[in-house]
Amino acid sequence: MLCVKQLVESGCLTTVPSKYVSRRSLEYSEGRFADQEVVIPIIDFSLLTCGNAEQRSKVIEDLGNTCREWGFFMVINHGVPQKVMDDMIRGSQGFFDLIDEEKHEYAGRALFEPIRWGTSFNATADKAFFWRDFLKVHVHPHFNAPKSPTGFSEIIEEYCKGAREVADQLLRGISKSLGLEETYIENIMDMKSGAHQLLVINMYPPCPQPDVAMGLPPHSDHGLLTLLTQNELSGLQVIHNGNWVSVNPLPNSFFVITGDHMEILTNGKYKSVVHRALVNDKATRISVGTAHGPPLETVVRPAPKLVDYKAQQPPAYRGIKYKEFLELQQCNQLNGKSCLNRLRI
Ligand SMILES: O=C(O)CCC(=O)C(=O)O
Ligand SMILES: [Fe+2]
Repeated sequence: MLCVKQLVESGCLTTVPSKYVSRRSLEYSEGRFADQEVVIPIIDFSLLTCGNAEQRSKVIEDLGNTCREWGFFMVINHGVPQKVMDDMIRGSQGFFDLIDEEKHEYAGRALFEPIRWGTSFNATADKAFFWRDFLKVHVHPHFNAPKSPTGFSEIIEEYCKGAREVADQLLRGISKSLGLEETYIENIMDMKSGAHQLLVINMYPPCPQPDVAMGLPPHSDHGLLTLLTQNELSGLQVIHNGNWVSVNPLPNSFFVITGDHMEILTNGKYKSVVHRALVNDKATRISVGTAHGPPLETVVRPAPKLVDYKAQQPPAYRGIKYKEFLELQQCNQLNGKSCLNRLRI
């Protein structure tokens, strides 16, 4: 397998090889091309966890409005130390910089293998390759991490634990914002018995023709919430009101995206958000995401308390095991909300 990093380092590329030419960004939903300057909502996490009753209820209300109207937001004052965030980016760079023999141990692995290193999305099925290499690690409920570089495993453990705590509290706030008990989502999703957390590290090397290749095509994420952080380079765009919005996160913040399982669980009240990653010709971009979902065996369906036959809010999605949804996504093209669309009733 030739990863993008090797390709870029193997010679002086002036054009993108044809298998990386991707027009998918232009194919996806006509009219969604304007790149809008918008102010992205900010959630102050410290008010959610330590604020007084009034601050807490205000931030929960903001969280609800943000999930309903945007589906993405920045989280500040989240309690994960800046050093841990920085070390995670540095450690990720260190992993991709390892000699290939060390990474090959994780190459060509199947979806539920603990650690997978690869390129594109599904290099055996993708019509056009994406300009990204990845490392994916199942970090919870069973912790895994690559052996090298030295110290990376400890960094992953600390970072992912921090991200999990943030996600757990956000889910409690979201639960309340829906008029439910704080622990309703975690109970109904059986999160205590082993919430699933997947770490996805993306590396997008500099690309000689950033307009014709895609880092990641428009897609929505599986899971309830994705927490993202990145190095200093931007490239992430999200759809808001039919337009692409470029994301330039505040330093030391998490950028949070609601996933397909949030949309299923809330019976469409909070929708997952389509996003994509563009590439640049200047330098390597790295993003680190953690996808937070229920245990793999949990069947995710609209929460009974959010279904109301009398009020004409019948279940809008059929239930599916979290694990099966992941399989469905992996064996299809990454394409907008195509997997979720299959579950609509
Ligand atoms: O690179 C990014 O900022 C986004 C990555 C992403 O969407 C993903 O890993 O699912
Ligand atoms: Fe994503």
